[in-house]
Amino acid sequence: MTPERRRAIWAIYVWCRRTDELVDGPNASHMSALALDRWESRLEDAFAGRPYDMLDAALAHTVAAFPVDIQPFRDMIQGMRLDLTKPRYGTFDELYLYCYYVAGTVGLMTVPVMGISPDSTAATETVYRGALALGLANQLTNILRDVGEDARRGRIYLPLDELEMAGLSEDDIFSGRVTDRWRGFMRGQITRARAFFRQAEEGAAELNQESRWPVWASLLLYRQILDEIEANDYNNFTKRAYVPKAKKIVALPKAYYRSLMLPSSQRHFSSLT
Ligand SMILES: CC(C)=CCC/C(C)=C/CC/C(C)=C/CC/C(C)=C/[C@@H]1[C@@H](COP(=O)(O)OP(=O)(O)O)[C@]1(C)CC/C=C(\C)CC/C=C(\C)CCC=C(C)C
Ligand SMILES: Nc1ncnc2c1ncn2[C@@H]1O[C@H](COP(=O)(O)OP(=O)(O)OP(=O)(O)O)[C@@H](O)[C@H]1O
Ligand SMILES: [Mn+2]
Repeated sequence: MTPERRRAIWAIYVWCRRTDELVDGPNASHMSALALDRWESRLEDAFAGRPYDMLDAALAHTVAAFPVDIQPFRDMIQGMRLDLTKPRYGTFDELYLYCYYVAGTVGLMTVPVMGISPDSTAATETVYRGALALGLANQLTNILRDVGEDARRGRIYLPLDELEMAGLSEDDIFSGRVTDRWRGFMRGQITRARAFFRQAEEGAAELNQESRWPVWASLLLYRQILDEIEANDYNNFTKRAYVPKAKKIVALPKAYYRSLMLPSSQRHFSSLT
């Protein structure tokens, strides 16, 4: 990316990371709804050009330099509120909303920084839909990778109705045995995550040339975690799926190659792979 964009993405990343640390970090047990409310008014101040510390100042600078909207930032804080209060998701609709709050929002925050290609003929909406899809796909992948880890914290980020349809109960998650029912359930969840990655590709192709490589890289790298879950025979209870360094390195030139391609040939490429 250009140095200006790189710094702006960094400032947004830091804000997201700090927001996540509020509910996941070492002080998480002292977190309350009140503290999240305070974090939100601090966000409003940063957007109004009144940063509270240096890291907020980087965000204030970013939102002054790029047409970034505050709403996805508010929504991410809302996702953290859910994390404090909601331990179960009854349906995929409920889970989708959570994934929008904590991850789809990242796509909406970053598109105004990365910019849309001047050669793009796609509707702006297509680009945002793709950005949203990349956030959702990443979060769904994160959830599928961490089923065991989350269960040990008493949390299940899987649609309970779909578990039930697969003949699985909450206890099956807590006991963590890889059965054929579990494999079948996981296959369906992985297929859905891949569909969101596929939709993200359509948006990524429309971004500014200078911004495409990092986005393609993050897409290709994170999506491979799904392949690794399969390679682990769906044991995401006691094994953490990860992409080995050699595979990561191989993905970078692939991402670069795809970042050079025009949207029309992207579609052709997608239909071949
Ligand atoms: C058109 C098009 C395709 C544009 C690209 C849009 C784009 C760059 C989308 C990026 C989406 C993205 C990186 C989403 C992150 C999803 C994620 C994993 C969120 C995590 C939430 C909390 O989950 P959980 O608590 O279950 O996870 P942990 O156990 O804590 O890991 C997050 C941790 C929320 C906070 C999110 C971040 C820290 C990531 C922010 C990243 C950026 C701002 C950089 C994005 C830029 C590029 C170039 C990839
Ligand atoms: N918008 C931003 N996003 C992220 N980090 C930033 C941002 N603005 C500044 N920084 C960080 O603060 C440091 C000091 O900022 P400053 O604007 O003085 O830039 P600099 O590195 O001195 O470069 P230059 O003088 O060319 O602007 C930067 O090096 C960078 O690490
Ligand atoms: Mn987290």
